[in-house]
Amino acid sequence: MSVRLTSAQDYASLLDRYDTWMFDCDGVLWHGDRLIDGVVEVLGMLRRKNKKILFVTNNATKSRKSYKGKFDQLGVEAHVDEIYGSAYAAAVYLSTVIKLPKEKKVYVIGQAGLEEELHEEGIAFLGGTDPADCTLAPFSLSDFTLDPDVAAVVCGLDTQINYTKLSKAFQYLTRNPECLFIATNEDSTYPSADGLLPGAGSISAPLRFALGKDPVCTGKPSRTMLDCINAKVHYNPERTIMVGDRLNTDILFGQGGGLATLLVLTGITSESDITGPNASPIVPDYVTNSLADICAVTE
Ligand SMILES: C[C@H](OP(=O)(O)O)C(=O)O
Ligand SMILES: [Mg+2]
Repeated sequence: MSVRLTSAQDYASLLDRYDTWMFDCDGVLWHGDRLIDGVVEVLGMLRRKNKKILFVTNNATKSRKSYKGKFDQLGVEAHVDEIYGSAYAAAVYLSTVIKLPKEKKVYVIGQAGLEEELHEEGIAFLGGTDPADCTLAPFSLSDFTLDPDVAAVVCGLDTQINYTKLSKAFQYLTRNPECLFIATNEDSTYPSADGLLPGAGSISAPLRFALGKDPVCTGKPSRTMLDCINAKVHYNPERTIMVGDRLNTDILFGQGGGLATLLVLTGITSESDITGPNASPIVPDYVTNSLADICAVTE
């Protein structure tokens, strides 16, 4: 059963109890480029209380560095080494877990952030934002030459998804049985500033259906994302809380890492998802309406 936080005392005891605060981004800090009210104040208070702050996002459209630019633009203090995105997790997974040989390449369905993280890890790639693949022209196999060095397909949110990209990825994944199928994240939807949109999981879904197999997911709730954090940051899981808006990514991620979990209702999850006859079996430790509620605590 979740504890529903309501009073200043509730929030004060949460602040006393946890030293490290991991924040999901979309739906918790912002919707698209629109900051959620109270976020700057709460993060400022946590920093004044010397809490360790990490940002853990499944959004693979930006690299850690370009996320730092977004934080700066929105006036939110953040440092690159506090930011962990699913593009970074996918690139690190390929470089340090798979140990992709230097001569091998990745076919990308995704945007600049994913390409930047692959580049940072020294991984060659094709597809992605290449104009030749960002086309609505008919795809013809007779015009396609398979690159024999492609050893993995990585699929993230791609707002320029098209039949050419899906067809090329499908060729790499069917003609080479060794080719890895990796998804940065499988969020079904994405909470933009103006409402819900299809998420990365809805971009890889056509490939899952056509191939009849699921990708390895490197974003939340997978352990890979936590392994990336654990490799860089020292924290005590027992005094760490994961704050998220999506039950099957953020809350499962926190639970998988032995962290406490706080669900906020400013993003994907609504009251009816956690109460009543159809309540989800994924039960966060704490629930509150918005991150801003923590402002109730007087310093
Ligand atoms: C992709 C995005 O990621 P988040 O920042 O919420 O993990 C989402 O909500 O779908
Ligand atoms: Mg979210």
